[in-house]
Amino acid sequence: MGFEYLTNQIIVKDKNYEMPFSKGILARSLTAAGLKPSIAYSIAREIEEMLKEEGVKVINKDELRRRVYYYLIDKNYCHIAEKYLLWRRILKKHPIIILIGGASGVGTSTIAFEIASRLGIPSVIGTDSIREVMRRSISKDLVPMLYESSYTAWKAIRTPLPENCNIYITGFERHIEPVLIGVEGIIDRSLTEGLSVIIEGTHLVPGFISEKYTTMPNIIFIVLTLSSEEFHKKRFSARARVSNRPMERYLKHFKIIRMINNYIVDQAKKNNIPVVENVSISQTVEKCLEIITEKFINLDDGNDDDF
Ligand SMILES: Nc1ncnc2c1ncn2[C@@H]1O[C@H](COP(=O)(O)OP(=O)(O)OP(=O)(O)O)[C@@H](O)[C@H]1O
Ligand SMILES: O=C(O)[C@@H](CO)OP(=O)(O)O
Repeated sequence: MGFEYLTNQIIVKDKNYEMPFSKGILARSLTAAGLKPSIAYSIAREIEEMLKEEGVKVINKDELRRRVYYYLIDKNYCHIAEKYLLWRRILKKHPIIILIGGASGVGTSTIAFEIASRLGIPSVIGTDSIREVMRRSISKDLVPMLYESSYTAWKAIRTPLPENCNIYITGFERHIEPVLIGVEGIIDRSLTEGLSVIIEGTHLVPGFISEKYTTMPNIIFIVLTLSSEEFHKKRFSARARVSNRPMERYLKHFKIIRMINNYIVDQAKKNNIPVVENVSISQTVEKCLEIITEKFINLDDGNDDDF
């Protein structure tokens, strides 16, 4: 028995599943195309009302996309309509992989989830989770840095370093290397399965991920930063209010976290990876979506008949 027997809502059907029409889901994909959230939500509501007035009970996704597209054109949102369709086409035909790096606390997970929600990408993987898996497969004796945090990894260095070497950055580099093995494994798997994914976290550092991946047309890498130390500090207290991560730990190591932030930004500049200031969530997401759209526009074959 399908949903249509259980609810008076319109049912949206895809090849493999069906679900009740959601104004929220439609509104999010409209914001990805550049509409303000409040306008996106009213348009989603208008489209739902229009379909209900027409007596539509079930609609397949391609037809819904076509209806949304022409509704936007009708309302003079031609540019938004094109972008909306562009994203639907790209995600339908190509797995895309978005890598979002940045020092602890700059907001990689927050921004990754926002982007995923707007683009309808079902999977966000944090490098902290990948690190946890790698910890189960590599012994502490072999790579003690892996068992530390990014900003305490230097404590596990046992061999003497050259004189001018920055011990904090060396510790960080040794900490991220094994995690990147897991990251590359997830990228390979996503490409094989044809699934889009966003990977986020402090372990994604430009110059450390093999060029084989960073030069692929369907993989994009963005680095987030916070130039203001004051804002960065406040993020740890904001997070501590809603999670089990005590701000004291991060404030205690704040100088090293800032060093790591500057290092990641330098690496991004050296490797031509875009760097985005994460001051306001909405502006950061908009900027990231602009960068992502510009990169993936080339994947689109421009076949307008394809909804
Ligand atoms: N643009 C922003 N404006 C205000 N607060 C933000 C913004 N981005 C993130 N935050 C908040 O800052 C805190 C830290 O963000 P988040 O947990 O996403 O950082 P992170 O980079 O993933 O850190 P880590 O790598 O340590 O997990 C959270 O409380 C989050 O809600
Ligand atoms: O290593 C780090 O920088 C952070 C990243 O989230 O993890 P934790 O503080 O939990 O070790």
